[in-house]
Amino acid sequence: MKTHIKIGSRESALAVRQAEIVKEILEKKAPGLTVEIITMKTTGDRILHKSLEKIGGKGLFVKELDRALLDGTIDLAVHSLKDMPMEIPRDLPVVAYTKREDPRDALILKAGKISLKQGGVIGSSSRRRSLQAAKLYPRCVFKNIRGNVQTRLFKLEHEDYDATILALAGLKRLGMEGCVSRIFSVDEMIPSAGQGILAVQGRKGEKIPGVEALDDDKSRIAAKAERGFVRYLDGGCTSPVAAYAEIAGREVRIRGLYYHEESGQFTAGTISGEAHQGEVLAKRLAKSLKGRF
Ligand SMILES: NCc1[nH]cc(CCC(=O)O)c1CC(=O)O
Repeated sequence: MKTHIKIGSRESALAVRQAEIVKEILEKKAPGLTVEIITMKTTGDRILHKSLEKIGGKGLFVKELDRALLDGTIDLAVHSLKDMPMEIPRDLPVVAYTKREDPRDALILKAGKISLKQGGVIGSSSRRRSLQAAKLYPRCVFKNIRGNVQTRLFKLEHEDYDATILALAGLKRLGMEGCVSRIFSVDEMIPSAGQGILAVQGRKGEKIPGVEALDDDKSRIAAKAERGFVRYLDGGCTSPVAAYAEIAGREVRIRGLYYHEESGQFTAGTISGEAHQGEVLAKRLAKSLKGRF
């Protein structure tokens, strides 16, 4: 077995921090193993001026890392699960779903701004967030904002925005949760499928020491259920669907959000049952939400 491995990551501070988290666990659980982090720019990181949906979606953040795994430049790739496309190459499976960081979304107000009650401009490129936040802040307007966490926080202070919404998981990993003004409950704002979970991708059939220790049962069940919900509804394209699965003992409770393009309305619901049935339950929920229109 290998005693030195390379982890591939995107270049953003958050991506690198996430790769470091995986490196720390591997080195702790597999004594003697050394881990190196190799960063690379993906097409999605390069093209910032266009909407993701127009340039080809989530695949743009993983293509380069997939290639590096295939040609042996790296041995593992670390991704935010929520950024991974629905279709993952057969020979590059997810070998571990890490223990979930806080899955909730958070509001960050521009310095000096006290409230959004009287209105304001919320920077978000996520229709999932905008739709749900519009119910909470009916007087606000939404404006696209793109870039990594740091870029967005910079734009918040220097451009025409009063607030932005980010995943608490990313802010916590970066030690930046101090900027948060409000944390939305998972009912107020259903998180994106996979939010807070890291997906560790490897080569099929290859064993890397320590990887089993990275895998978390609850995260794996949640990942399957949440992604099952999304896959049933739109195959992971651009619709603002959202799903969050909470596991307690043998039970799973899944919240889902479905957006109906024609009417511009969304609806949310929950389903509970046995955790090992998560994916089936998620699809049942998806079907019933869709049936409401
Ligand atoms: N699309 C960027 C992205 N991908 C994953 C996270 C947060 C970390 C996570 O979900 O584990 C973020 C930042 C954000 O949405 O605020």
